[in-house]
Amino acid sequence: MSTVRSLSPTNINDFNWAQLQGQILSPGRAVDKDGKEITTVGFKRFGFDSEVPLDVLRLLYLRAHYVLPTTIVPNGEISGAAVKRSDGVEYQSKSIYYPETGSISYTTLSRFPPVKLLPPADRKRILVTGGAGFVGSHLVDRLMLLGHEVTVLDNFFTGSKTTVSHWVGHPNFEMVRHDVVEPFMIECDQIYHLACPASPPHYQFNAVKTMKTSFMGTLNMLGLAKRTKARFLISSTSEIYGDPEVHPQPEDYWGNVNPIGPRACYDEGKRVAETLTYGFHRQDGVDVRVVRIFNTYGPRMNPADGRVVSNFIVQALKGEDMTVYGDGTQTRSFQYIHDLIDGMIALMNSGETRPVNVGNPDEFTIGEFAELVRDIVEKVQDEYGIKRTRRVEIVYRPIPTDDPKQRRPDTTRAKQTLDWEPRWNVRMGLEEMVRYYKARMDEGSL
Ligand SMILES: O=c1ccn([C@@H]2O[C@H](COP(=O)(O)OP(=O)(O)O[C@H]3OC[C@@H](O)[C@H](O)[C@H]3O)[C@@H](O)[C@H]2O)c(=O)[nH]1
Repeated sequence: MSTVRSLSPTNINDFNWAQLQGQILSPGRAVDKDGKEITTVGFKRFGFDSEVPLDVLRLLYLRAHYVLPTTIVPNGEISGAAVKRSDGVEYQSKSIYYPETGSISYTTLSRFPPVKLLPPADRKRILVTGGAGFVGSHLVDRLMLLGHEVTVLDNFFTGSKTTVSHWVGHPNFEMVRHDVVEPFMIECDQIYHLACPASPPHYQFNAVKTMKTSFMGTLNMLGLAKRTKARFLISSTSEIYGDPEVHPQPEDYWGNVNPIGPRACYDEGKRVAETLTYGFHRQDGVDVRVVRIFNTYGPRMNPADGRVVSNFIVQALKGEDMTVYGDGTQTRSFQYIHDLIDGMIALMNSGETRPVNVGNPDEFTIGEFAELVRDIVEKVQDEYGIKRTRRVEIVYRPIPTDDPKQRRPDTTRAKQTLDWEPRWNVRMGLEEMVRYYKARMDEGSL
């Protein structure tokens, strides 16, 4: 009766998305900037192997979150019809959605995704603060699949438990509700310190708390790194360059930040966090890494977080007008989440202690970008045969105070010291993200 296929570690690489066409969503073939198919992300570098098949990662973020009650048969197995709605693998969630009441009955996964079996000497104990956030959850997926022991610390202010719920209960995984402004003790080998709201509306929501998180959170985690001798990586940001007068921005540019403007809580917060990091490095010999992350997008980005990529896609999918702030001539460069995770893991395991920009140098005006997103959303809607009543319009709204006029990373250092370059072109990444949001809309969770 049940046609649930089993997925063993030996056949995980053979998983065939083509069989799923029209069932959940087809993620499409991903090709890199040179037109070569992307089948894996990550790479072996600096003695650390971060490579995993792309399809395995996609199973984690593109999977359906539940099945419908009519598909459950008395013995608790899922019938063939349910398999059609699911991703067809044994570790698919069997949470059930009841459309009449709009409620969900949650369950854990029936089987965890296979993770690498590493010898104890290679298995690292890794702490990820902010591990339930957008970037954190993708990092956690990668580290878990690679076979490491991962502890997530999150206060769930902007992160969500659902981003990593597929790992809850796994013996290599632990999730702790904790705010990094309070000290935390754990034995670990590496700390990825990501905890901090990152979207402008979120970090401005409580400027004092953002400053406190940046300073005290980083102080606490550096103290932990000092005590445990763990290697410490902090996620800094392109925002430390402020409204830059040097373009593109290399790491040795000191920036142009308004210290009292509405963005200062984040910009100055991250600047002081970097200062603290190098203080501990020089005074106490803490082994530090600083990644300056440029605008990044991808599945699991909170659709309501107010950043431009999520806003534009959600607006276009819902048939609402797309809001460009200002005249749309300000520029940004957008990198796909998998490229960022590749860069962060490479940096953590490299010997580079100086700050490193990780971003995609392809630069767009926000006006151009709105048109690109609209085209991609229309393409995906056409594929699914969705009829539009009208073409969404691009409308203009006031520009936020201190909004940087231009931004593009100089990635020379990442290339030279990490042998890292972005692989995903913006079109490919956007298409995958549109499909992800569309699936969430179909589920009713967007
Ligand atoms: O609906 C929108 C949202 C945003 N925008 C504009 O799009 C541009 C990008 O805005 P976002 O909010 O996505 O991101 P910003 O570049 O302002 O800040 C980001 O910088 C780098 C990261 O560290 C952070 O994630 C975030 O602070 C801005 O010029 C903004 O004004 C719109 O035109 N319309």
